[in-house]
Amino acid sequence: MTPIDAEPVPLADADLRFLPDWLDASRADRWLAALLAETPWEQPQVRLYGRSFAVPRLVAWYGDPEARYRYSGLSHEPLPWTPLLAEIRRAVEEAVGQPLNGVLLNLYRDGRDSMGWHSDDEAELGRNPLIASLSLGGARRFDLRRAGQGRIEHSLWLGHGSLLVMAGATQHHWQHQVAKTRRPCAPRLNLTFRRVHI
Ligand SMILES: O=C(O)CCC(=O)C(=O)O
Ligand SMILES: [Fe+2]
Repeated sequence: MTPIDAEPVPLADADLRFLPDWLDASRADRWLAALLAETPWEQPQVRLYGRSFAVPRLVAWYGDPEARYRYSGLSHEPLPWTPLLAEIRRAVEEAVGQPLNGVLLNLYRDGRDSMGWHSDDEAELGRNPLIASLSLGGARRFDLRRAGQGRIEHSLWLGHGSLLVMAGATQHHWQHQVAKTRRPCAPRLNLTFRRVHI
């Protein structure tokens, strides 16, 4: 089953499709172990109110040479695709039926690592970006709220081997986060495949 056929998440003004068991466990285990071993993680600093903070997670950006991308207020040159990331990209492209030229890897080492509220609405992603998010490792809760509103309207548990596809107008109307948690949780590696317009 491709995400196009997957059960849509019932949220107005959004196009979200979720496949909790996209990958079989053995492939998910293999990909997680290999990515943990091979990724040159960085922890970028962001400036906020004149002070510098380390983002609360580790990141790496891979892509085609022209796929420069801004995150955490910084512009990043992509690392070249590794054989494994090229294999994962092919599988994700086949599932979503679209070419994708970059991937942001986020490593949440434990429940203290997080990603604050945001929309993936950078200009270089185009008007209605498709973002395919593959999760490996410990499950974390992914929350959605209307842009600028306080109330969480929907949450999904993004577990090992799951694929969440955000498309259409989702990023115009909705923000998402991965909140910190006190619950013990295993390291989680999330890959968001994107198409950077050049
Ligand atoms: O870790 C996640 O599930 C979310 C990642 C995310 O929102 C992003 O990379 O833009
Ligand atoms: Fe995001």
